[in-house]
Amino acid sequence: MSSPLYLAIDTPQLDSALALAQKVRHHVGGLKLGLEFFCANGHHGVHEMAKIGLPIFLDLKLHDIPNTVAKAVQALRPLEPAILTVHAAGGRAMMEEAKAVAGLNTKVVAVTVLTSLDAPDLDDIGVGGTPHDQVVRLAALARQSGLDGIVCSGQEVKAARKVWPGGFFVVPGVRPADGKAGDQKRIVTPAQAMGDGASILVVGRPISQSPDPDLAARAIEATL
Ligand SMILES: O=C(O)c1cc(=O)[nH]c(=O)n1[C@@H]1O[C@H](COP(=O)(O)O)[C@@H](O)[C@H]1O
Repeated sequence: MSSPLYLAIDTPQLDSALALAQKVRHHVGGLKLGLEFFCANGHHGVHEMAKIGLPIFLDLKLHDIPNTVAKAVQALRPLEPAILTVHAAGGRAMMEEAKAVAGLNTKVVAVTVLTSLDAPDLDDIGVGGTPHDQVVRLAALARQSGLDGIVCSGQEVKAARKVWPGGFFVVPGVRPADGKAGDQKRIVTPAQAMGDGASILVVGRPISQSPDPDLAARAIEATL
C-alpha cells in the first residue's frame, strides 16, 4: 500500500522542487503542489513534477463565484491531478459545479478551517463558534455538495469522520512531537491524525527544511 504521507512542495523554483521530490520519492505517497509553485511554473511545472511518477495533489484552494471556479477547474482538467482543493466557504453551488466539471479521476476536496487559524482568528472574520463546530458544519456541506472529502486539522478529523464515515480526509499542519509549529495553530502529531481518521497527511517544512529530507520522511513514516 502506498504511504499516506504527501509532501508539500512549497517553493516557486522548479529545479529545487524536482530535487526535493527525487530525494524523498520512495518514502512519500504523493506530491502536493501549491499556489507559489503553480503561480511560478504553471502547467509546465506540474507536468515536470508528474514525471517523477507520484500522484499530484494540486492545492490551489479555489474560492470564487461558481462560474469562475468551474471554468478554472475545467482549465486544470488536462493536468489530471489526483486531488484538487476548493474552499468550502465558497458555498454549495460553487462546490457542486467544481465537482461536476472535474475529471473522473480527480478527488475534489474542500478546505474547511485553515490550520493556521484558531478561535480568536475565526472571531476576527465574523465566524462565531469554535474551529471544531465550523469544520463539522462545512464537512456536512461538502458532503451534500457531492465532493470527495475535506481538508481539516487533526484536532477535528475524528468529529468530521463521524458525520462523514466514507469521506476522504486530508490533514495538514501535522508535526512530529518535537517539531516547530511555525505559523500552524491547530497541530497534532502524524500518528494521532492517522489514528483519528485522516486519509492522507500533508507535511511540508518538517521534511523540506530538514538537513536530510529523506531521513525526516522515513522517521515520520515509522511513527504511523
Ligand atoms: O490545503 C492544504 O494543504 C492546507 C490547508 C490548511 O488548512 N493548512 C495547511 O497548512 N495546508 C497546506 O499544508 C502545507 C503545510 O506545510 P507545513 O506547515 O510546512 O507542514 C502547506 O502547503 C499549506 O498550504
